[in-house]
Amino acid sequence: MSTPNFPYDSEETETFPKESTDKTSQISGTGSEKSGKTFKRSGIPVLEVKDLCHRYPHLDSNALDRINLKVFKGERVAVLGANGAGKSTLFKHLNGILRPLSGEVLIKGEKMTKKNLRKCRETVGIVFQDPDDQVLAPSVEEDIAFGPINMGLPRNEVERRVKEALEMVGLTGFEERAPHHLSGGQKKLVAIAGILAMRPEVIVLDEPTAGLDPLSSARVLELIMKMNRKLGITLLLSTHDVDVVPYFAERVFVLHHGRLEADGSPNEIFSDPDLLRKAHLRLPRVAEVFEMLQQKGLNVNIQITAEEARDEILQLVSLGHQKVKLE
Ligand SMILES: Nc1ncnc2c1ncn2[C@@H]1O[C@H](COP(=O)(O)OP(=O)(O)OP(=O)(O)O)[C@@H](O)[C@H]1O
Repeated sequence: MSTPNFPYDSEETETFPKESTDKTSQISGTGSEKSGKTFKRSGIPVLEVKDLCHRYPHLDSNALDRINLKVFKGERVAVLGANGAGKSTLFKHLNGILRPLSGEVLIKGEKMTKKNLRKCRETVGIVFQDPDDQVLAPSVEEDIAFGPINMGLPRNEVERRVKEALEMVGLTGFEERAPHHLSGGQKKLVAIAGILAMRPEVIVLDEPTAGLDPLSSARVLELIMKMNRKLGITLLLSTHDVDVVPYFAERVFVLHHGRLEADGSPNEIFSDPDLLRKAHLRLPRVAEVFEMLQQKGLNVNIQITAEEARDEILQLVSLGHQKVKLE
């Protein structure tokens, strides 16, 4: 089901003041410079996190440590980080599943509190990493209807939303199917449909392609892009798959040991090997090839997508061709 009923203040967190040791290196983050696209990063952010700290009970260090970030309407943001970096913990705060130890989360400028939690959750939907944590109803239809029913929508509107959401994810005809008889990829799509049916302005997706084969993974990513482009939904997605990031994201947050280490465009992030090494991340495969060519002494620029790589190689080949002709 799409809106698990987690009480905002159910997680026990002791308060303990902590001196600032924040070394966040904020890369300027002006969007995808290479594509020449400029992003509207003014006005009230749809999501804002201020000095957010989280500590799980019985642990002696913070899972999130003074996180500050802003996300603006319509952005597509990838959150990168190694295992245990704090990605899921951060996402749970954005949907009010966890309560901050200190700091705050603001949705469209309004601080998330117990009082406005329902409204915040209608604005920010979350798709969990494991669809079995989310898709719980006996049928696909009932599962997708759960959120809209909880929102108090009339029956005909609920039916309309279920139909639309199923169409959007390409699962029309699956209404009566039992979720536990679906494949992992199909379950993931049902989880996304359940969130879509609530028409949130922001969707956070925790490793949406984890465990999926290449085709299902591409399908999910295509759907996510469609949600952004056609419906204007702001997206935050966590992933370990750095290869997909340049295709999906206009902006990247790098988390490491609960800290926001960087905030920049994919080109900015992937041109900082020290940052990637520190965060236990790697370059996209395409970029690794260019790095190897550079190490061989070739004068090439590191490219991060297949299209950019093709253009760079063609340029290289044509230069070589001219050189041959000149000789
Ligand atoms: N319920 C919990 N209780 C105690 N510690 C937890 C809990 N959930 C996460 N942690 C710890 O908090 C830290 C951050 O975990 P989190 O799941 O947010 O990382 P992540 O970046 O999402 O990792 P992954 O990529 O492996 O999913 C880790 O050290 C983890 O062990």
